[in-house]
Formats: sequence, structure tokens, C-alpha cells
Amino acid sequence: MIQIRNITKTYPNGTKGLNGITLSIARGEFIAVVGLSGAGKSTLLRSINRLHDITEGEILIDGSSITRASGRELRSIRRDIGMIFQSFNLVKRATVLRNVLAGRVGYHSTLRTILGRFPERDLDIAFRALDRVNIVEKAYARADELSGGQQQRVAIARVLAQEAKIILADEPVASLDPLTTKQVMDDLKGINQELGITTIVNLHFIDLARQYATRIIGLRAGEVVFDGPVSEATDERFAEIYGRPISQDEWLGVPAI
Ligand SMILES: Nc1ncnc2c1ncn2[C@@H]1O[C@H](COP(=O)(O)OP(=O)(O)OP(=O)(O)O)[C@@H](O)[C@H]1O
Repeated sequence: MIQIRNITKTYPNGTKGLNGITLSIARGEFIAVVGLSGAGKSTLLRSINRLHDITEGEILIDGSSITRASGRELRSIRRDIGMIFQSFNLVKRATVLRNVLAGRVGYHSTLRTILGRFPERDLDIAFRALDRVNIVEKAYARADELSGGQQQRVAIARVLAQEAKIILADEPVASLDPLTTKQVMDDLKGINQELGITTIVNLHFIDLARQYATRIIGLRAGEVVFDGPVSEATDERFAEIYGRPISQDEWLGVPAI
């Protein structure tokens, strides 16, 4: 359960990234966050795992305040939250397996992870994660030898190895072609359904948001202007979220699942 209580984020230059957002997100939800560029989607995601400090308000993760936490408590809350980025954020020169094992670092001492000594159990977890996203045969390839879609699946495997309870995905398919986009979204949806991992995805494409999410949150100028089930997210509501008619480049055109 994620409780976002009246949060505001003001950047040092005075820009308001978020302005008085209150949301309650239940375990296992699959949420698409939509809105124009600059609406605050990235800021919201980065506030949830405290990559950004918020200016006002509070965020609770399963009842613990990530806003007030520090030290060991903050690390322990963060361990439950996996992050997926548009640019994959892999160590390009390391093997796929090493990248997935990086999901385990929160469970061990710094020294152990610097030395690269992961217990056998972690290797099992890493291989199972790779298997789930269908790239186990790439375990010993260098990350930068993989296609964009495969790299994003390594990033998903890393989050699985982390045994995260929440996945925050910031435009995870923005660098991918339509077919690969579908594979990555299918992986995210499968994990959400089978493991019950709460998933929040920032998405640019309206049809993707409708196909995969169960709830859509629309942001505009740092405020929530829509929050409802997919069935209520009509073209008219999207036009209201954007403050203008929907344009062609907001449709990906993927075949229905
Ligand atoms: N580091 C920063 N310093 C100052 N302003 C920022 C910073 N990061 C974001 N902003 C501003 O905060 C607002 C929200 O930005 P944010 O990146 O969260 O939007 P977004 O909806 O994710 O857009 P995009 O899809 O383009 O990434 C925008 O006005 C943006 O210019």
C-alpha cells in the first residue's frame, strides 16, 4: 500500500514539479500515469522511492514513512521498491548475470558486493529472474551486446532479483519499437498478475495505458486531474488531461492483447 499525502515538490529553481498530490495505491494495482511532457510524471515516480526529496507532505510505503526515514530504515524501505528507466540503466560492460545480481546488493554488506561474492541462493534467484523474462541464455553476454528490448528485460529481471514489492517504471518503452514494447509490457503485466507486485508505469501512449493498466492517473501541471478505471478513461477524458485534443503520436497502434 502506497499512501501519498498532499505532496508538493518545488525544485531549487522554483519550478513546482508536483502540487498537492494525494493518492492511495493498493497492493497489486497496475497503474498508468499519463500527462503531457512536464506534467510531473517522473517527479511523482522519483518522489515515491525518494530519488527526489519532496518539499511538503508525506509518502508512506506499507505504513512506513519513506519521507522521514533515514539510514537503515530508508535502505530497507527502498529495497522493496524497484525502478525501471527508459534508458535501462545497466552496467553496459558487465554481464547480464552481474547486472541482475546487482538487484541483490541491498541484502548484503557493501564489502561482500564489492568483492562480487554472491551466495549460491542469489545465483538461483538471478537465473530464475532471467528465466521469467525469457533471456536466460544471455546470462553471460555483455549487457551492451543485447537489443534494447532485451536490455529492458534484464532491468526487469534485476527488479525481480531484488524481490521488490513495488515496481516504478519511468517511460520503460519510450526507446523501443512497437513489437518489443509489447513484449516488455507483457512481462511487466505478467509479473504484476502472477506475483502481485504493485506496478506504476509512466506512459506516453494512450492505447498502451488502456490495454495494460487497471487504473489511470492523469497529471497536469503537477496536479491529479484524472484518477479512475480504464473504462472511464475515454478519449474525451484524455483530451481534458492534456488540455487539448489527442494527437496522432499519442497512439502506438499495438495489436490488442
Ligand atoms: N531538476 C529539475 N529542476 C528544475 N525543474 C525540473 C527538474 N526536473 C523537472 N523539472 C520541472 O518539473 C516539471 C515536471 O517535470 P517531470 O520531468 O516530472 O515531467 P514529466 O511529466 O515526467 O515529463 P517528461 O515526460 O517530459 O519526462 C516540469 O516543469 C519540469 O520542467
